[in-house]
Amino acid sequence: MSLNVSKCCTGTSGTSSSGGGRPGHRKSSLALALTPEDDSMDVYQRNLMDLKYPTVLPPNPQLKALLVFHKSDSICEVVTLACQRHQLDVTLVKSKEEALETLHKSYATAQCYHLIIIDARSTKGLDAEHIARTIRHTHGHHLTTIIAVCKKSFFEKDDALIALLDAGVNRCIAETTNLTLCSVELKQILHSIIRPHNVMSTQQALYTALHRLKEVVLITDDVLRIQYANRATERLLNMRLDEIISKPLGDIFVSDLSTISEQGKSIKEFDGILMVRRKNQESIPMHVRVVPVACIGSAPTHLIFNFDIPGGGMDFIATLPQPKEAPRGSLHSVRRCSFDVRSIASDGLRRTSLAKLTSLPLEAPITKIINLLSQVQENCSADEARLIDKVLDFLKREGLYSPQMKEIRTDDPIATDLIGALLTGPSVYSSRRSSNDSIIRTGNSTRTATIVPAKMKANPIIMELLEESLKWDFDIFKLEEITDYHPLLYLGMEMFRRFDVFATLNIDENVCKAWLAVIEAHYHKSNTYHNSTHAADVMQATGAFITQLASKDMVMDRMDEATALIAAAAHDVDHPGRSSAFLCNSNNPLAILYNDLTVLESHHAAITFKLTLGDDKINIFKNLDKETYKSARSTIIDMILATEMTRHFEHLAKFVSVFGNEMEPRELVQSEEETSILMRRMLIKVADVSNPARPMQYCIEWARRIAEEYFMQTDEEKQRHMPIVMPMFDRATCSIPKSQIGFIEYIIQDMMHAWDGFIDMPELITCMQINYSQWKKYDEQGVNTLADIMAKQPPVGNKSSSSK
Ligand SMILES: Nc1ncnc2c1ncn2[C@@H]1O[C@@H]2COP(=O)(O)O[C@H]2[C@H]1O
Repeated sequence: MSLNVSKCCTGTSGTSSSGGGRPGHRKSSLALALTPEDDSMDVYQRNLMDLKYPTVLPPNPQLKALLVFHKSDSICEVVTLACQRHQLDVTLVKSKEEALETLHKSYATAQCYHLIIIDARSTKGLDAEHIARTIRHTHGHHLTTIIAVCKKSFFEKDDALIALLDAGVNRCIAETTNLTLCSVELKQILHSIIRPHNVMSTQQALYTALHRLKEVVLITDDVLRIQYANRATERLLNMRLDEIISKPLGDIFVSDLSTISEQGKSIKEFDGILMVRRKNQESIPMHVRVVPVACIGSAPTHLIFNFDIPGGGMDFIATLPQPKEAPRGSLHSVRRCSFDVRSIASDGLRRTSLAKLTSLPLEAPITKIINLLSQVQENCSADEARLIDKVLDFLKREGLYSPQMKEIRTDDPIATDLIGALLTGPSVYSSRRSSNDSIIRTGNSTRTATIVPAKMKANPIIMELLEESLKWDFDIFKLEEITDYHPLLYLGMEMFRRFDVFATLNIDENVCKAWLAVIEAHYHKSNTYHNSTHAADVMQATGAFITQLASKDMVMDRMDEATALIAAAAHDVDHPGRSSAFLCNSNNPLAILYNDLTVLESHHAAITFKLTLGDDKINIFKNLDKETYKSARSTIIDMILATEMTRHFEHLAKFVSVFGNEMEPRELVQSEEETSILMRRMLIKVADVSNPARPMQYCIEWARRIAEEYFMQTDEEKQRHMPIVMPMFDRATCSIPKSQIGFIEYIIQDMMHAWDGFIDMPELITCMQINYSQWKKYDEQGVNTLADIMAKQPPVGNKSSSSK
C-alpha cells in the first residue's frame, strides 16, 4: 500500500490551495512559474494580449511527487522535507510493486505524478534501474520526471549512472543529509526539467487543433519537402498522409515554386495565387500564404503554408470529392466479387486510424447494441440505468461478438479449398472421413529434453544482420542460412536482449539461450513452412510490432513484451507439418487427446510448458513468483491459442469492435486487461500470417514453403486413401497465385487494414498491395506452378531451396 506523506507527515503538505484560487491549482506566488517570463501566472495572464506570439498556457496543476525509498532513513527524510519546502504533494512508497500500483491507480483516476524520486543507493532494497524502465514503459509516463538518488561514490565511475539514465532516469543526484543542498537541487529540477516537460505537454493540444482545422496547413523543410500536413490538406489533395509526407512540394503544385524558395531564403513571406494539383491531376487555384520560420539559428528551417480558396469560402474544401473509402460494403460483398487491392489503396484509404478501423466491414451487431443501450442509459432513471448496466455486462461477454460466417462464396475452387480448410471446424472435414481412416499414427518422434544448447558463435556477419532485426524488411532467410538453420536461437536471443527479457524474468541469459535451443530443436526441420524459421519470423514481426506500438505511445509493459515474444517463439513448436484436419482425419493421438478441438494449438501451448518446466536448466519462469508465473502462463497460452484460424473472424471482429469504435475501449469491454488481451491476440495473429505483407521476395518464398507443405499433406492423404482436406492443393495442378490471391482477399487484407489502423505501419499495406498485384500478374500470365514462379525469382538468403 502506498503511504500518502502529505497526510501522514508533519509539516506542510503540498495541497496548499488555501486562500482562494482554483481548487487544486497552486497559487501564483508559488516558486515554480511555468510561463516563459518565469513570472507568476496572474502576471502572465494579464500580459497575454501583449505577446506577439501567444503560447498555449501549460497546465498548472498541484505538483505531486512519488518517493520510492526502501526505508525511511535520514536521506529519505531530507528529500521529503525538500519536496514539501517546494510545496509538492508527496507520497512515499517502499517497493517497486507499491510504486507501480500507486501509479496505476493515479492513472485510472486521471491524477498524475510529475516527479518520481527513486532511491538508487543500493540494489539490495530496490532495483532503481528496473523501476525506472518499467515506469517509462507505463502508459502516460513518458513525460514524468524521474530522479535517482545515488551514493556519492557512484559519481566517481560513470557506468552505474549511465545505466540509470539509459533506463529512463532524467537526473541522478547525490545523497545528502543537508536540506539546503537537497532543496536547491530540487529547485533546479523543477525549473530545468519539470517546467519544460509541462510546456512540451501543450504541444498535443496544438497538434490536435492544427489537425482539426478547416483551413489547409502544410509545413515543409527548407528544401521544400513536406514535413507536416493537416486533415484539410488530405482533403484538398485527395491523398492520404503517407502519400503526402516527405514528398517534394513540387509534386503538389502546378505553378512554378522558384519564387517561394527564393522568398524563403530571404526570409520574406509569400502571399499569392498558386495552382495546386489534386491526386486525379485536376488543378485548383488556391490562395497560398507562406511563412518562413527559423527553428534554429536565423536561416529558415521550415516554411508554413496556409491555403484557402481565392476570395475565402473555406467550406469549399469540404465540398471536394474526398479520398474515397474502400469500396467494401461487407465481407460478403468482398467475397462475391474479385477486386483489386491496388485500386482500393490508390482510392485513398484515409490514414486516420479510427476512420480506417471503423470503415472495416466487420462491426459486430453487438457493438451497435452496446452503443444504443449506452445512449439510452444517459437519459433514464437510476433503476433503469442499473438494469442496463447488467444487460451490458452480459453483452460484453465472450461469444456474442462472433460475426456470422455462414458460407464462403467464391467462384475460385482453390480459394474455397484453402479458406474452407483454414476457417472451418472439425465437423466439415470429419464428414469427409472415409472408412480407411482408422490408422492411429503415433506422434512424431519427440525429442528428449537433454538437448545441449547449440553453441552460439559471435559471428560478425550474423551480428551485422541482427542489427536490422526490428526492420520490416529483415532477411529471415539469410539468417536461416548463416546460422546453419538456427535462426530462432540467434533471433530469439537478440529479441530477448533488445526487450530486456532477462531482467523481466529475472533469469540468466544462459537459461534463455538453452530454452531457445530446446524450443528450436522441437521444430521439425523437415517441414518446409512450419519450422523454426517461421517461428523466428513470427518473433521478429512481434518485436517490430512491439517497437512500433511503443513509438505510438501504446507501450506494453515489460512482462507483456516478454510473454508476447515467448509465445511467438513457441507458437508452432512440434508442428507435424500437417493440419489439424489431417490429424483428426487420421485419428492422430493428438486429435484424440484434444477431442478434435484446437488440436495443434493446444499441443503447441502444452508442449511449450512441458518442455520448459521439465528441465530446470531451461526453465525461464523459475524465478517468477507464483502470481506472476500464473499470469504469464495464461497470457502465453491465450496467445498461442489465438493463432488458431477457425476463430480468425471472431478475433478480428472483436478487435475491430473494440478498437475501431468512437467509444473508449474501456467502455466496450469489462476491464483494461481484456482490452490488452484483444490487442495481444491480434498482435500474434498478424505476426503469424504476416508473410503476404512482407517484401515481395520473402512473400513469394513463404508462399512456396506453405504450398509445398500443403502438397506433401495431399500426397500423403492420397497415398493413405484418406479424405483430402484441400484437393486443389495438388502439386500437379495447383495455381499458387490463385491460392495467394484468395488468401489475401479473404484472410489477410481486412486484418492488415485493421492492424495498420491500430498500429500505424503503412509498410504492411504497401507490401501487401505490391504482392497482391504481382500474384494477379502471374495469374494473368499463366505462371502457376512452383517451378514457374521460382524460375522468375532471385534466390532468397543464399539458397532458394526449402529449409533442410
Ligand atoms: N501465404 C500463405 N498462403 C496460404 N496459407 C497460408 C499462408 N501463410 C499462412 N497460411 C496458413 O495460415 C495458417 C495460420 O496458422 P498456422 O501457422 O497453423 O498455418 C498457417 C497456414 O495454414
